[in-house]
Amino acid sequence: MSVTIVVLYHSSHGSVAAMAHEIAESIECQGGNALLRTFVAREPHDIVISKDDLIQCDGLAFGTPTRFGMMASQAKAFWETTSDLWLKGQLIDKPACVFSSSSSMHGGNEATLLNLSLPLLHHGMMLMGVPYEVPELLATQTGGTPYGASHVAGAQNSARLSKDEIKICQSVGQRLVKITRKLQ
Ligand SMILES: Cc1cc2nc3c(=O)[nH]c(=O)nc-3n(C[C@H](O)[C@H](O)[C@H](O)COP(=O)(O)O)c2cc1C
Repeated sequence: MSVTIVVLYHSSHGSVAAMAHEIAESIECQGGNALLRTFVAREPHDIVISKDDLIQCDGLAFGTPTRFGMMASQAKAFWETTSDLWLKGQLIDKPACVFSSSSSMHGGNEATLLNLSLPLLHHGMMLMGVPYEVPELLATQTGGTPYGASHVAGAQNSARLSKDEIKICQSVGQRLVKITRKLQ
């Protein structure tokens, strides 16, 4: 069964974009259709999210950098335009997950994952974390949490995604497709 998952993200230095691409690739590997979307056009290939994208998708992965322990303002500004969708309940029961990148290990990425979850819960989406059956969740020395995939980019934003962080991103994409199919 064909499922369409929107992978919606903001990224200034490339870390969250790299996570979004890992998640999108794993969705496609499972036979799903991944739509990469951003909040603002920063790169020539960026496609900016529309409310129709959200209404028509079967599931959502949503990520931004950690900004003082919260989501990036670009994402907050977008969600504040979605009251009409909320009034009509147009996102209710769609499965969703969140992901984030931070400079430092304990710099608030878990708080940001919870913060990213809030608008999705208000919209009635079905929030998915990362279960501990994903072995990399226990093994990781950097990012990866039960609340969602994460990455620790370092003070200069120079750290690439670790093998464990990549596996956790991939598990998120795979599980989104699996659960979305079950719900259809
Ligand atoms: C305004 C601002 C606030 C930030 N706040 C935090 C923070 O609270 N904790 C942290 O570890 N990193 C913080 N950072 C660093 C970003 O989270 C980090 O650069 C992130 O990995 C960038 O993701 P990107 O490469 O996708 O842009 C902040 C950066 C900016 C610009």
